[in-house]
Amino acid sequence: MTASAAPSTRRALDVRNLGVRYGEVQALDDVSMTLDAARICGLIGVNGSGKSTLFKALMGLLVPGTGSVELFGRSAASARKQGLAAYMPQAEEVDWTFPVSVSDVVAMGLYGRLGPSRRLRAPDRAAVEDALGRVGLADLRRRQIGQLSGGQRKRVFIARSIAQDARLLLLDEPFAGVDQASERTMTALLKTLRDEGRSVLVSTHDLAGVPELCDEAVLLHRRVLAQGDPSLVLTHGNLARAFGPAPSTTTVRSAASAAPDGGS
Ligand SMILES: Nc1ncnc2c1ncn2[C@@H]1O[C@H](COP(=O)(O)OP(=O)(O)OP(=O)(O)O)[C@@H](O)[C@H]1O
Repeated sequence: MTASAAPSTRRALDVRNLGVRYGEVQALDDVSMTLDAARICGLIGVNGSGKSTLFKALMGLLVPGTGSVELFGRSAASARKQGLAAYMPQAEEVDWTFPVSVSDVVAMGLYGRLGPSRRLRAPDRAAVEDALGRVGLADLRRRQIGQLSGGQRKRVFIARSIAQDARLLLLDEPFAGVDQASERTMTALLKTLRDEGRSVLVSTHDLAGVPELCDEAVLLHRRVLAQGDPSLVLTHGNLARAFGPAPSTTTVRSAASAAPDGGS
């Protein structure tokens, strides 16, 4: 499969001075970041630091108060319409009781290019099958989406983005509620997709997994506190600024001790 409109720039993402408010709440303030094609970026921050808000702004699902968002040199809305970006929301935001099968959900990635009838032709069905095979869900293709495990549900969304041939995957907490074996499988898959030229922005609370998965990281706390190589971002100093002065979780300690400053 090839994207219906091949992106013309190596820059997948260009966010400039983005500000988003919900009434009195300033969720994002002067956020600027970039992501090049064929890179995986980890988005790190405490609950409420603005990660989901950033994803929604990148998908054009909310209108920023200030600043701008470009995906492959296009507006967020235009990139979404062209199928350049695919979004996996947090699991709580999805209605898993909806009466659709696994392969129906994966086929939704093709809707943008199918026209109003949404009738799948042979190549479209092949794209769906290929995507299901790549995430190891071919045997479950007819199952109702709510009858999958947490990890399988995440893989369905990744399959949908593969069928769509999205060039940028926006994944909000794909490892939440996923066991270590599934996380390893998904990490390997995301790196393969990266090696094919796709970009991935992935929010995660598994800080210890960031150096293995991510080429770069952004530490968010309404503003960008740090961005760059994970080993330079996940220092004790930066993590204390993002998570508070006495981070006590194992994941925070292990991520920081993996940093070259020894977490100092
Ligand atoms: N629809 C909304 N209306 C009002 N405030 C909101 C809304 N959505 C988010 N917020 C607020 O905006 C801020 C950022 O929320 P957001 O969901 O983007 O954070 P997050 O980093 O994704 O958090 P989590 O890790 O818990 O998912 C928080 O203070 C949150 O309470």
